[in-house]
Amino acid sequence: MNILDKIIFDKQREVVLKKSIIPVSQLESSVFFGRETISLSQKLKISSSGIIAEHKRRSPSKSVINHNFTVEEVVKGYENAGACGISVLTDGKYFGGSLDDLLLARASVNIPLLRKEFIVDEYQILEAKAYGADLILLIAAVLTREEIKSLSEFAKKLGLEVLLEVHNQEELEKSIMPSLDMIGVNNRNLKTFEVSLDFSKQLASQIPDEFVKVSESGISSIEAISELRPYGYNGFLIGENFMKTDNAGQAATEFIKQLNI
Ligand SMILES: O=C(O)c1ccccc1NCC(=O)[C@H](O)[C@H](O)COP(=O)(O)O
Repeated sequence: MNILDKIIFDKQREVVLKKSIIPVSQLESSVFFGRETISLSQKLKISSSGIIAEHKRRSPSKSVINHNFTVEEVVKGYENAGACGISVLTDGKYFGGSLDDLLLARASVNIPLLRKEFIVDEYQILEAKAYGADLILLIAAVLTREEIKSLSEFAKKLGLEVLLEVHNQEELEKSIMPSLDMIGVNNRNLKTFEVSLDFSKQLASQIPDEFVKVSESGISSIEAISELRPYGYNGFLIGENFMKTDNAGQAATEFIKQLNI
């Protein structure tokens, strides 16, 4: 089993357990359930920076990144820095995140929030809405075309945008459908952890123009953004590069300031 298989195996069991503890009716009674969501794709289309900054305490590829900040400090820092949106990892076992992180982030900022999760079931999309997300991630590597269709349509009915993540041509070809808003190319192979911006460069021309293009992972310099923009990318998802510093918000501020010059 590779790491992605392990994560999905654990996630499926976690969802079964959570469903037995918290009924859908309880999620639907959350104060955030009826909240009008904010569009990340629209913000990315007009933004000069396109940064989606991530709250990420640890990861399978890097182990501990940073446990020293509160989620509020990080997300407020990102919002003040001018990030277009914030990705909040909610997986506990592998990333040290939680749905409470998402809730605290929602209570702290007014920019789009991505529930960064390994989504395998509609129940997790209901959770995303109940805990204040504006969009969800679907990972093509772990879903069939039919699952991507039904999960993305379900998310859209709840007013959530959908970022579909791919890593190669096969995943992209099976996934293209109208119920997606953004297509993200992950520069990290989630099975081997190899990271290269070439994955974004190679797939860009095959992503239809109606989808906002996002490049994800392994981005740590202004030069990387300058290299990716000509390929049509409007969004850049950055986690570790900010989170590994003593002040994630300050690191994002300095990064975004250089992009806006
Ligand atoms: O980051 C990992 O090690 C990882 C391993 C297995 C599955 C997913 C993983 N990361 C999720 C992400 O997509 C990244 O957190 C995100 O794109 C930001 O990447 P980075 O800027 O390199 O922290």
